[in-house]
Amino acid sequence: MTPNHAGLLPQLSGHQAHPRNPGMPLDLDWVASVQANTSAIERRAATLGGRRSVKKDFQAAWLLKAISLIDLTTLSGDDTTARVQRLCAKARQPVRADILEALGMPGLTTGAVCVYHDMVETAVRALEGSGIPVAAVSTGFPAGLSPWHLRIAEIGESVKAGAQEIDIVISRRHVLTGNWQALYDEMREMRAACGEAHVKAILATGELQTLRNVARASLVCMMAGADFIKTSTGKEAVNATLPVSLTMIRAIRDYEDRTGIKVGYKPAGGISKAKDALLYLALLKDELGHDWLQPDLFRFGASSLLGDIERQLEHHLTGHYSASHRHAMA
Ligand SMILES: O=C[C@H](O)COP(=O)(O)O
Repeated sequence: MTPNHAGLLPQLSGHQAHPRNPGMPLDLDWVASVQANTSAIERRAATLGGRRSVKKDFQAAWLLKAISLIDLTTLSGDDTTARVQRLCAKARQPVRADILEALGMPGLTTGAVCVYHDMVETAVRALEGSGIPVAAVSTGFPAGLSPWHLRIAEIGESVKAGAQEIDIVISRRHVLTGNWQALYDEMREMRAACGEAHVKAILATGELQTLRNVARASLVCMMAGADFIKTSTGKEAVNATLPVSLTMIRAIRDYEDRTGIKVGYKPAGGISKAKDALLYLALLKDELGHDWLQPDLFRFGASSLLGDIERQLEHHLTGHYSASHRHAMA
C-alpha cells in the first residue's frame, strides 16, 4: 500500500537552502503597534481540530512530511555518547526500513538532530555523510542566564565543533520590562556570533506572560536577524501551545508582508503525539501556505514525537490507523 502523495512527500535531495534573514533596523513604532487579540486567537486555536479532517489516503504522506521536519532532540543532563549515537542512527533512518520502503520513501531522514553543546562533536561524527545538520542549544541553555561573554563564547565553540544551527535562549526580562532595544542588541550580537550557522531564537513563551509580549518579542528577534523563532526550551512549565503558535506564525506573516523575508518557525516542548503534529502542520499551512512546509522554514523540536509517528505509520500499513488521527488535515 502506498500513500496518495498529493504533492506532500518530503524532498529527499536537490533542496534549495533558504536564504538567511539579514534583519533590519529596530522599528520601535512597529513594535508598539503590535496587538494580540487573546480571546480570538484562543478561539481559533480551539476549533482547529474540529474543522479539519484528514483524507485517509493523505495521512501517511503528512506523517512522512512531519518526520522530515523534526529536530530530533535529546537535551537531558544524563545524555551519553551512546545515547546521542543512537539518536543519530534514528535520524538517519527514522522508521523501520520496510515501512519506508512500503511508503515509497527509503532515504527519508529527520530535519536535524538537536543536542547540548557538549554532544555536538559526537553528533557531527555520527551523522557524517548524511546531510543531516546538527543544532546546538548554546548560550547557557535552558535558562540563558550565564555571563554574556560566556554565552557568546559558547556559540563560537558550538559552531567550531560543527553545529550548523544554533538555538539560543533570549533574556525574558527584556521582554517583561519592554526593553526592546536590549532584546534587539542581544539577538543581533548572538546572530553575529553564529557566523554562517542559522540561528533559532527561543522565546520561552511560557514565561512571557501575554500573547502580545510573544508577538512583540517575535518581531524584535526577526528584526535582529533570527532565521527561526522557536517557542520553548522544553524545560518551562508551559511549552509549545496552539495559541502561542498562531501568534508567532502571524508575526512571521507580518514580517514577510513588510520585508519580503521568510523566517522559520519551530514549536518545541511537549509535542509527542502524531495527531498534535498534524494540527501544527494544519495551522502552518492555513496561515502561511505550503512554502513553509519544508525543513528550512519549519521544525518540530521534539524528543518523543517520532515514536508515535512510527506507530501510526505501522497502523496505516496494517489498516488499523486510529480514527483520532484523522482530524487534522484536508
Ligand atoms: O527543543 C526541543 C525540546 O527541548 C524538546 O522537548 P520535548 O522533550 O518535550 O519533546
